[in-house]
Amino acid sequence: MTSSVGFVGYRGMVGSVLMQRMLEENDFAGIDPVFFSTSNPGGAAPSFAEGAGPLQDAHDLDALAKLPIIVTAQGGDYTKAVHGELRGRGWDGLWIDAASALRMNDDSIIVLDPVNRDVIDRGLEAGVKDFVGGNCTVSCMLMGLGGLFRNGLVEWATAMTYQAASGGGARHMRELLTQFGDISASVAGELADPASAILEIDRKVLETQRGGLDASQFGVPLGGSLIPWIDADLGNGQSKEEWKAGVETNKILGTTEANRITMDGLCVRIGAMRSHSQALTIKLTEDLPVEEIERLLDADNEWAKVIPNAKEATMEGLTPVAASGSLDIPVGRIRKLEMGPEYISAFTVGDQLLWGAAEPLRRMLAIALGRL
Ligand SMILES: NC(=O)C1=CN([C@@H]2O[C@H](COP(=O)(O)OP(=O)(O)OC[C@H]3O[C@@H](n4cnc5c(N)ncnc54)[C@H](OP(=O)(O)O)[C@@H]3O)[C@@H](O)[C@H]2O)C=CC1
Ligand SMILES: N[C@@H](CC(=O)OP(=O)(O)O)C(=O)O
Repeated sequence: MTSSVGFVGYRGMVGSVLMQRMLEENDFAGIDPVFFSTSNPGGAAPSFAEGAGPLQDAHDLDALAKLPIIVTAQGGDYTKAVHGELRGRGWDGLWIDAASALRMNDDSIIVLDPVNRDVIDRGLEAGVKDFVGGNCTVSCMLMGLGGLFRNGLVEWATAMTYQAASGGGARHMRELLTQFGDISASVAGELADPASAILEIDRKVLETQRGGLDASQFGVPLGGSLIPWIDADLGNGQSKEEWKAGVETNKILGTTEANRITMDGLCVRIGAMRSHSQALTIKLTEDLPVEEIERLLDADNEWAKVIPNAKEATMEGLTPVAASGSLDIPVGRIRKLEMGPEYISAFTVGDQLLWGAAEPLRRMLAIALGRL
């Protein structure tokens, strides 16, 4: 049987990765896709979707309400503008969303099925209709460290993140690359001369960073620097990105107040392209041997890949360059810390456009259609 599915935001960065993954997995077979646009209703459907009709107006509630399932990667403003009105009219289809707007609502589920398939299945049975992808950092962290979190082995954890430019959006990635280019160009002559003084190069680079770069997206230069604040200022010293780590981790895992995992940290933007990294300190609930920890992590899901805690393997396999474009989530640097036998370190990296954004949505659609 063919199911009609509406896609909003299919041409954005997250939406494009979603479309790419759906094509790779032949997910459009048996789907009658309806594509929506906020900017070009009436335009041609994407070329990969043979036979799909023209683009529909993404704000046309009548057109949206005809569909049993809507998948959106259009953004939180769109969700806020449309979702409530659609539900207010009595639409009871499934809403699958990349944006954070509905994530913490009591009647929504954060989807990350290798970690919380039980929560998703119970939700579907109970009639939950809103399924939202998690924050990219949280989803990548739980994919890598699910073997500890899902087995009740984490008393508390702190994540210090190294988040890629893609988390800000496509324009942020372009800005980063432009900055790198402009910085390099500002010292091109000196770089070409092996005898030039490095401190003079450094001085000129700093001068460019402080006054000669377009930083309109990030606000301050990211190329050759970092920004230790991501998302809104909650006014209590915590950034919204840091707050999400605690609330979303617990919501995804379905913990109760009694077994809630304390999770907090610092979120930092760095000059990587599309993979988020994070260094974790974890207090375990018991003293487990490192080999057992590694076994649990590797066995938890088919994408978590333990990298041996050795220099060569780490440099080869535990970087944004190694992880980008892959569904694998490498996790390494696992060792006992000086603080005591229950304290471990771990480092994980994940492509934030795949497990951090598009893949959980793609899989949720497959679950809703009974294919996964
Ligand atoms: N970026 C990220 O890392 C993550 C983002 N998300 C969420 O996903 C949502 C979308 O993010 P993202 O994909 O980065 O947003 P984009 O800005 O890439 O795309 C959003 C929309 O912008 C419109 N648009 C305007 N100009 C262009 C253009 N030149 N190329 C492509 N699209 C264009 C499109 O709408 P139209 O076709 O209607 O014109 C598109 O659907 C956000 O809510 C975000 O919170 C979630 C997890 C991670
Ligand atoms: N805030 C994330 C990206 C993102 O879209 O997160 P969320 O889906 O929670 O809004 C980042 O900047 O890296």
